[in-house]
Amino acid sequence: MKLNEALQHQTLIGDGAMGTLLYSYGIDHCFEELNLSHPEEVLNVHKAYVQAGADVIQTNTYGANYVKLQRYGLEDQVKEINSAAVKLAKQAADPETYVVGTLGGIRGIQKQAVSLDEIKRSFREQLYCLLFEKVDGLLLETYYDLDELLTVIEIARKETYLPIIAQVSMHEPGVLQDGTSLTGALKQLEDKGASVVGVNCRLGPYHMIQALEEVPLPEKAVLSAYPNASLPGFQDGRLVYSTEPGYFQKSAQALYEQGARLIGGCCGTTPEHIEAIAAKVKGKKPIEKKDVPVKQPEAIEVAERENRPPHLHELASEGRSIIVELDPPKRLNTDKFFEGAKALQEAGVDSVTLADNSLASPRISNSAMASIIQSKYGINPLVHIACRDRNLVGLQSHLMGLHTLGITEVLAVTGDPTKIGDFPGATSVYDLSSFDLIHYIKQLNKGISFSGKSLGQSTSFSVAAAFNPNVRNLNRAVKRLERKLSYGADYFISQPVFNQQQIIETYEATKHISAPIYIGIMPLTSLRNAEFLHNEVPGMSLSPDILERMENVNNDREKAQAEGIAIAKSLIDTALDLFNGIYLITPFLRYEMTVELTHYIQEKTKERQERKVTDGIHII
Ligand SMILES: Cc1cc2nc3c(=O)[nH]c(=O)nc-3n(C[C@H](O)[C@H](O)[C@H](O)COP(=O)(O)OP(=O)(O)OC[C@H]3O[C@@H](n4cnc5c(N)ncnc54)[C@H](O)[C@@H]3O)c2cc1C
Ligand code: MET
Ligand SMILES: [Zn+2]
Repeated sequence: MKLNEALQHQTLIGDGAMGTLLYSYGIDHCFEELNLSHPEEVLNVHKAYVQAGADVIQTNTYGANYVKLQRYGLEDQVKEINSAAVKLAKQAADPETYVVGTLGGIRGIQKQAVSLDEIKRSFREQLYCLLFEKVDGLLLETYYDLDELLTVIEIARKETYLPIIAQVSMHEPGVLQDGTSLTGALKQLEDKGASVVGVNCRLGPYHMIQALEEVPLPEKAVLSAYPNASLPGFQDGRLVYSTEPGYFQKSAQALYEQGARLIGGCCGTTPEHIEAIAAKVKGKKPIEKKDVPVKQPEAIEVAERENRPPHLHELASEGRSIIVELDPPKRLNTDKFFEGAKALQEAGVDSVTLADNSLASPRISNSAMASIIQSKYGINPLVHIACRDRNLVGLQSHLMGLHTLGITEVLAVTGDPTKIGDFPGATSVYDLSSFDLIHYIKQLNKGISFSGKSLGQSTSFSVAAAFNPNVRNLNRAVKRLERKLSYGADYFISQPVFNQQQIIETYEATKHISAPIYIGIMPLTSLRNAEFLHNEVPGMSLSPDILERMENVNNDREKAQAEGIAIAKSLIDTALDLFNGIYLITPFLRYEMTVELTHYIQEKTKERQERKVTDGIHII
């Protein structure tokens, strides 16, 4: 009987974990490579599961794809590893055992880390190897990213009529990380052509049963569940799972009652777990009717924005907008910073932006300073958020904190690496890149956490992204900008630009983009400052002409500052014709410089408006 047919009449038992079982024997490297170097170990695991009563066993190929094998330098052995895996599983199988070829998900929470194109290539290669060895079906498991799973099912369905078992993994019971409900996700998998749809890994039986309680029986496909043995514990530096086959057996009965027809185990499970569930549900006639309580989707409160200033992307879309960076101090004396913030507010800037430990050097927390200047001076602060210093937990918590403080303007950057900062030995976290951070902040705007859970309320962040025109290949930087836009960026803020021609080129290269760009202008303070920026700050370059002008006023602080302002003004003259948004960067808390430039921009803008009106009258 074919696998599909068998699933119409009876409950089948899947196998349990391969990876964690091998790990518990002390094996701690690429598990899939063992198909070649230690085939007997893999064979014994398969045999133990068959002996325990598994009807469906899976090849040891969870990570046997180009992308994952590359991490071990084994990417050229995809074919050998997969083909050996199928042979080993078949060798262990009884005549009535089904051997399914496993293809594991690649993406975790980061979408940006591996592109769908790379995933497609890698998946196809592994798929062909498994199909060539004549498996009885395919098991696509541990997919956190629904887009990824839908993409690969489409590929597999074009290549084979064999049963496809498609399983997602959830961080939170009942929802995927993008907030799609489990029911909605399984329906999409079914519609794409999966024969069995279900869940595996990450959660133990308790949460998996809870999640399946809300899932109706699929119309065409059947349900599967491969829970972990338990939630993982952490002991002596290792992940451990509870080993209570009796509890797992009881859970298998509950999964069966929720309509699962293929029940196996994922991480932490052993042949004892499989033996226990086989004793309870193997061969049982599947349930054909299931009542699912009608659940109203939780209403998400929309964040209140009454009496709030317009978002910066709105301002710059409509007309002139000036934002000024004033970075929190590196030392604890804050007087000058607050004086600067007050002066900038009085000068009429639309926002004061606060960097997040730029150049990877610690400063007073920008959210603390932003909150103070907001409440004390009525400033609309823009908080930069670097992915370098906070992991996923810290980032989400930070953003929830900013929302609670009423701070809605943020700039999402990957962040300068720690190697260049005060603590070269510190880790750069980079759980996310700026792309993913933009995406997840926009997810918070829908009231959904990074892991897909409802937050009960939506945030209302306006998300800026960084744009660096100071590169050799401007078109590549523009491509990055377009990708940031596709991840949800509302507008862009550029690195400071130091020559007029570059401002024009930047405009020409970006004029097709509808999102506003705030063009960066930073007044220079001295020759040393200019040389430092030119030679030491990644990506920044000053024109020879500007370096020469600063050299001419070297050793005179006043003159140098005046020359810095004059240079900035001439750059502003060019920028005003081409960009609505101007982003001034205050050097060394010398706010009098950016206040002066703010007034200059305001005057010039006014002159231009008046000229426009006059010109208009002439035309009429
Ligand atoms: C307006 C603005 C504000 C900033 N504020 C901060 C801050 O508060 N804190 C801080 O630490 N840093 C800050 N930075 C610096 C920023 O993190 C780095 O300049 C970074 O390299 C570019 O921005 P990103 O982080 O969005 O990088 P992303 O565009 O996300 O790029 C990530 C990495 O990819 C690489 N990369 C970037 N561009 C290219 C390219 N064209 N081709 C190939 N590879 C590329 C680089 O290695 C980069 O680090 C800011 C930059 C700007 C423009
Ligand atoms: C990381 S989920 C588990 C993958 C695979 N089925 C294994 O048990 O090794
Ligand atoms: Zn698992």
